[in-house]
Amino acid sequence: MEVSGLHVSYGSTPVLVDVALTVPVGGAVCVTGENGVGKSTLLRCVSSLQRPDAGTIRVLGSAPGSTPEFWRAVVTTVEPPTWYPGLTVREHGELVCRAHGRDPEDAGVAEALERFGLAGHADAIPPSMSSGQKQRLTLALALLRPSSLLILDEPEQRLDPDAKVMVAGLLADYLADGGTLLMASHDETFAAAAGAEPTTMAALGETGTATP
Ligand SMILES: Nc1ncnc2c1ncn2[C@@H]1O[C@H](COP(=O)(O)OP(=O)(O)OP(=O)(O)O)[C@@H](O)[C@H]1O
Repeated sequence: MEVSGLHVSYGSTPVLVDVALTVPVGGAVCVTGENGVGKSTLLRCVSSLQRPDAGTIRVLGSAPGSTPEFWRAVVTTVEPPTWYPGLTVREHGELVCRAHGRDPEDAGVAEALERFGLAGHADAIPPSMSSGQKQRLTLALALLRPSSLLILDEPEQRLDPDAKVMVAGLLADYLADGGTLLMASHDETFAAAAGAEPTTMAALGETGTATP
């Protein structure tokens, strides 16, 4: 992932000013910085969910979001997930596997729900679960499907301490298997356990004058 000269303003307020970032294949970077400094804005831009005012972004060799291959390779949890009406937690896992050409049993949907502490909620619908359980499901689904790049916005958010340790371990496994990771986080211990190199927004470029 290569980002250079990235500029984003909201109205007359600059948030990202000449931001640059490189994440090599197999690398892992955790962007840190205070609330409102522009971490999510950066992640939205590299996920193609937001168009910057200026700058160049290349992800896996092309502009983000421009090809079906991008969406096959990239998982992003920058935007809150949309749940399919009437589908249970288990069915969400099965759907994600089938959409990516994997047999749900072979892909280990049941094991993933067990690992994420969701086995007892397999027949529930996601909107009925707690915010931490929904976050667990979001991450379980992100890791169930094949990908080569994860873009995660504060994956540790709303997780209890044990779940943080478990997710950090899974991210470390993802990297050991050759995956690439870009995330934003306020939890340096979590980022280190996942194996991500911390970098502040300030180190990537000027950040704007936006206040939290
Ligand atoms: N759609 C928008 N319209 C106007 N201002 C916005 C919009 N999205 C973000 N901002 C502002 O841009 C700044 C950066 O927001 P962003 O969400 O990127 O920060 P962040 O570093 O991810 O913050 P946090 O740590 O709280 O998640 C904030 O001041 C925010 O209020």
